[in-house]
Amino acid sequence: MSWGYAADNGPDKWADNFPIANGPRQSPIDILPGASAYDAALKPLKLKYDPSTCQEILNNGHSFQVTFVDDNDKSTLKEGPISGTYRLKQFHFHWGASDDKGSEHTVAGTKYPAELHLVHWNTKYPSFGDAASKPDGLAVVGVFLKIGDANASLQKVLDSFGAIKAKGKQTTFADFDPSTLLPGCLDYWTYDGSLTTPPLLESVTWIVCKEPISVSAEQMAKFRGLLFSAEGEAECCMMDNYRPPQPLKGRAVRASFK
Ligand SMILES: CC[C@H](CNC(=O)c1ccc(S(N)(=O)=O)cc1)c1ccc2[nH]ccc2c1
Ligand SMILES: [Zn+2]
Repeated sequence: MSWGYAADNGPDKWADNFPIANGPRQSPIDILPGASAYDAALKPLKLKYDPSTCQEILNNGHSFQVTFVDDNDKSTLKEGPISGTYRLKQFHFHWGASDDKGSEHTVAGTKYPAELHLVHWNTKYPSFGDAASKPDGLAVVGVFLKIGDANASLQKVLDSFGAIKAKGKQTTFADFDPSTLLPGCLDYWTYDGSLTTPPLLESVTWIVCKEPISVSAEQMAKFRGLLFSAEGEAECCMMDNYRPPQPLKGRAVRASFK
């Protein structure tokens, strides 16, 4: 049986097949603003996204993701806590069964209803797959979602859900600019961590934005209309696809802001 988020294959069982689940730099974590040190050396994030690199949207059975063409430097992340150039590969979300939970990172114990992850890989390596196994291989920008006004940019993504309801479904998704999903203020916390799903590789520089973006309750309900299950299988609604916070194990969390 493959990993998932149910009682028999969820986060508490992942260490059985992926022992790194108990490793020294696992993600997500609970971010304690009071314990994170402002680092004046941290630069502002330099995000440059070209909508023409947007390729498709797919339901991979764990979340849905929007995938980008990454054979050029049209959509990149630079500066911030990283050095060099990281290319945007995909973005996806994690969310709850109700609005009181769903984010992976938490802030002094506060859970948000969802969390966006923009996944980038270090171009010093030949490919995403290669970078994913290196300690400085990936950089993921995390953005919290909070219930409020409907998000017009997000609505474009939700409008394609009809074509990707079941696991394994995908459809073309073009000309979308992911920077429209970023908050106005790009203050962030940063720490060394991992993928939050198996194989849980410890290759991620996490960059978590302090400011959330808005999503309406109706829009959040649409996320929960997707399925973990494939066509022809018993329908299982996609929700609670988040890993809870993991031990900090002595890591420093730095803040780009005072
Ligand atoms: C190397 C892992 C990769 C699949 N996983 C991911 O790309 C991924 C990306 C981001 C996050 S998060 N939530 O931390 O932002 C979690 C997982 C991946 C890629 C190709 C593969 N071929 C066979 C297996 C396999 C796994
Ligand atoms: Zn994620």
